[in-house]
Amino acid sequence: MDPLVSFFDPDDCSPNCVQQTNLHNINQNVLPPEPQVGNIEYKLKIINPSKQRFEHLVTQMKWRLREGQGEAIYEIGVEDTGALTGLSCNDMTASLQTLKQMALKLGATTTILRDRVLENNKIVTEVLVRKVPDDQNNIEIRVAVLGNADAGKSTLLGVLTQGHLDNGNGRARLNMFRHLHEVQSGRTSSISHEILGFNSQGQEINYSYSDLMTAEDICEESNKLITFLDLAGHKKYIRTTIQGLSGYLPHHAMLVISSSAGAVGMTQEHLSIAVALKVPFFIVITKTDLVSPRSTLQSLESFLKQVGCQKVPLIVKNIDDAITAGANQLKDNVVPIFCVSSVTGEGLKLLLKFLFVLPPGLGINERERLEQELPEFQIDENFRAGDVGQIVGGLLTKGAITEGMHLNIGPHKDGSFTTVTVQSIHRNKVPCRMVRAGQSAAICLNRQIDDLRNGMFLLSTEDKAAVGCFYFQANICVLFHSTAIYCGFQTTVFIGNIRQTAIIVGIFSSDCIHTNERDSVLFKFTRLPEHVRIGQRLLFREGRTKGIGEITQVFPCS
Ligand SMILES: Nc1nc2c(ncn2[C@@H]2O[C@H](COP(=O)(O)OP(=O)(O)OP(=O)(O)O)[C@@H](O)[C@H]2O)c(=O)[nH]1
Repeated sequence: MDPLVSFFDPDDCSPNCVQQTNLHNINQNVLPPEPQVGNIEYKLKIINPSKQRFEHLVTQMKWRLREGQGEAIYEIGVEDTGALTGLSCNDMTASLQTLKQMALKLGATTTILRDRVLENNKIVTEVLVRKVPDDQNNIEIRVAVLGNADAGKSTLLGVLTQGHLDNGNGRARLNMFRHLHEVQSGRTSSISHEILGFNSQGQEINYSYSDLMTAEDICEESNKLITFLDLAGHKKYIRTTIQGLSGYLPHHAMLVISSSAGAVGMTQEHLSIAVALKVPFFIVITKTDLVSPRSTLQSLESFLKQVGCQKVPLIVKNIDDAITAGANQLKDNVVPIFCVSSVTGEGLKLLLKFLFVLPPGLGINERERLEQELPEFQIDENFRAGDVGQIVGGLLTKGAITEGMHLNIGPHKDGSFTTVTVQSIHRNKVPCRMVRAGQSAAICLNRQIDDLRNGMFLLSTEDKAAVGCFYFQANICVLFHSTAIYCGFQTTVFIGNIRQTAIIVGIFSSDCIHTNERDSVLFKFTRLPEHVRIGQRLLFREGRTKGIGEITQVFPCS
């Protein structure tokens, strides 16, 4: 890909263009005080430490890396209070050398993200330290791609993952489609997964990295891997889109908006689903070669308010902004916005930098807690492969699964589960012995399952909740209905990767529920029993009617 320049002329983004967070506050001579927890560490200088001090620094780095699931950010030349004191050139070189040695001791790499020269001519340097956990090939981040039909999602993914610019007529998206009718109509209806890797120095590893690159090569060469879920933009495929967002537990959502069409059609609907499911998101305005993004940017603030999120847009104008936005140094209420063209390549460099530093989702405590629970593997794909037998693909939401483990699979039509054995495990097409909470994998089972379907689970044989249910109770909030919801209302319900029609058979405190009202209701699945749990979030949608909720009671099949 050609070297790309920042698209924005600073004058073009004057404060009246769109109200945005003042990044200069963040980039000025003070940072917030050093966080006690998390993966960010400040060091004023680290020169010639004693052996004991060096060991202490290494232990501390190990801890910061664990906090960031393999990634830590070091700010050198910064006091614990956050004051940017800076170092002379020589002191900085010596400190970076020590940092490198510390990282080396842990088998980690260091990458300088940026240098800042202060008014006193001293330097502050930000360094990304990365260590891929021993049981993983790389650090993986799942990004769901949302946006209206024709916004340019598949094209943007094509450009990022194939490494070649588009011609404005759909050349880049051709590689992204799975089904023939999509090639013909140019629309994405199934969920396709595309990968983009980065090596430790931040260089993209995609299909253009060298001749004959395969997905396996990309996984092998990268120490950070972004898995994009390209969700369909057309209204017709909204169910697939919701299922992708709800079932694949993406760490981030990328909302693509065309600067020629603006935030139209399904854009608002997609964003409100991401907000309801609490998926953090960022926005990419594409096709800036056709139309200036100015008016789309102007409408974004009110657009964000409409979907009920109190977020402030931040236009990413330079590498510094991209790093600040990606390295989790912004407040939660800030939405980074990139303006790009998949045809000229403008702005893509900033987006790539942002993706390179984007942190993995869960904090270490949450992840460890999940890993200690009994395994729960949700089945999103299933196929039989010749002699190998039955393979199920999906996401492990809790616990850990190892080869040879006995697990229960179900629910079958009568709500029961039956026992299977794990023959082998593959992650990103590479065999591995173990899969942990938060990771996706393909698992080969010892026998064929006749009524196997997506939405089933593999659960621990000790899990008492391994049973299906037709009935469950939930506290719901109706986000929209043209009149009111009564008993007998039939709707598609999305719970994790489960998607099935259900009927509301009981409303607890009144006869009906209007828009913006809440109530506790009893749902009944119409076709098959499903495995659901108390506390799970749900989404329902039928025509223009939609709502969200949380499961409060489950009535297992007896
Ligand atoms: N000029 C220009 N055209 C673009 C750009 N990005 C995409 N396009 C064109 O816009 C059209 C639609 O792009 P797609 O990537 O298929 O749109 P999509 O959002 O994936 O659409 P769905 O799959 O239906 O959800 C294609 O003809 C692309 O060539 C861009 O940055 N500039």
